[in-house]
Amino acid sequence: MVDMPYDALLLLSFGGPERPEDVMPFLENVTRGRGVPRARLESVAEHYHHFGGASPINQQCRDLKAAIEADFAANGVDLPVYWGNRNWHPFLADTLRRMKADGVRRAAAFVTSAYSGYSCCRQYLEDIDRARAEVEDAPEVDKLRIYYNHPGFVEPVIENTRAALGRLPADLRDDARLVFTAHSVPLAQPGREDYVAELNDISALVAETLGAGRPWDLVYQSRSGPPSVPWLEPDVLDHLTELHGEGVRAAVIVPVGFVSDHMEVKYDLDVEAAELAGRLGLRIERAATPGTHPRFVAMVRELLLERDGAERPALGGLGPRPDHCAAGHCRRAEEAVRGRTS
Ligand SMILES: CC1=C(CCC(=O)O)c2cc3nc(cc4[nH]c(cc5[nH]c(cc1n2)c(C)c5CCC(=O)O)c(CCC(=O)O)c4C)C(CCC(=O)O)=C3C
Ligand SMILES: [Fe+2]
Repeated sequence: MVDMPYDALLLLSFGGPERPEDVMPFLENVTRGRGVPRARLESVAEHYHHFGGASPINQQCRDLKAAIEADFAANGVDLPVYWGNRNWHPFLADTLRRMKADGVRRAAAFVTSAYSGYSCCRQYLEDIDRARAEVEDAPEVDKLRIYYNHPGFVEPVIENTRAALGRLPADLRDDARLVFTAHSVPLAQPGREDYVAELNDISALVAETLGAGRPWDLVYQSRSGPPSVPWLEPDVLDHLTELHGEGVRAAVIVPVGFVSDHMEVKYDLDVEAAELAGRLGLRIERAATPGTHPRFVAMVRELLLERDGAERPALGGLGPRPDHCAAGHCRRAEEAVRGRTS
């Protein structure tokens, strides 16, 4: 039996609507105080309506929670697992209330986002602070470290990329370009340099593992915000057009910036990018994200055991990230938050 300073694991995620009437209220929660134009909201609402008004992300969280519970049970970790979201039911504050009622005093939080930076890390810490402030005598919540370079994340990405390459016709496979994608963020977003450095670190590692010398690119997707604000580029759609213009005949798209096949993957890549590639005559395959891959699920337990002194593995060149965000990488977010009005 493992002896841990925690009495629960909290799975903390983004949240998504599951019925058409919830799409707009959800989008308003996501974008409140963030200056996203109405027209952008309306077009993103259409992405959700394309799939019947339901985001896949909540079911993916239920599946991950069940997989973590099974992994804990099989490995002698006797902790309950709870699930709460930033933007939709089950909201984090409601989950904390339930945890408190169940007698939980101190939980470790696993966030469904693998990288540093404001959107990926700091914003979840703010969510925790805000939700705890809503609940009297709320349980303590410690966010587990950033895991983009943990073998439990990297290995499924490599395996899934290899599988996608294998789905290409044999005569296109050797020359296929690897196109790694991540959610774009504003250039001015705190922690953006770390986010980009980490994305480059893992993309280089995955490309190298799949064959030294294979060309690869890191590009961005799902840009939001007003057009006047600069965001990370190039955009995946522009990039595919350019590759085609250079004579590239096939590409594997690797959504390395995401943990599960949620809406940004299912719509922005599987609908939008696939449709563009079809029009261009560029052959593409999309690699699956880690999702509930057993290696990824085991990683959650391993991150938890690190808090009990277990080793802290990291692949690539940047080393394991510290346990506490405040120790460095997106500290400047605090200034940005103070300057915001929401
Ligand atoms: C870095 C990053 C990740 C990866 C890390 C992580 O996974 O957390 C991510 C994930 C996700 N983003 C998601 C959905 C949305 N993101 C939006 C808007 C924005 N994302 C941003 C960044 C990121 N987002 C930013 C800087 C904005 C602008 C507004 C703001 O500054 O906050 C909007 C508003 C409409 C629009 O797209 O404009 C929506 C609906 C979903 C759920 C998908 C589903 O439902 O399946 C997920 C997992
Ligand atoms: Fe987003």
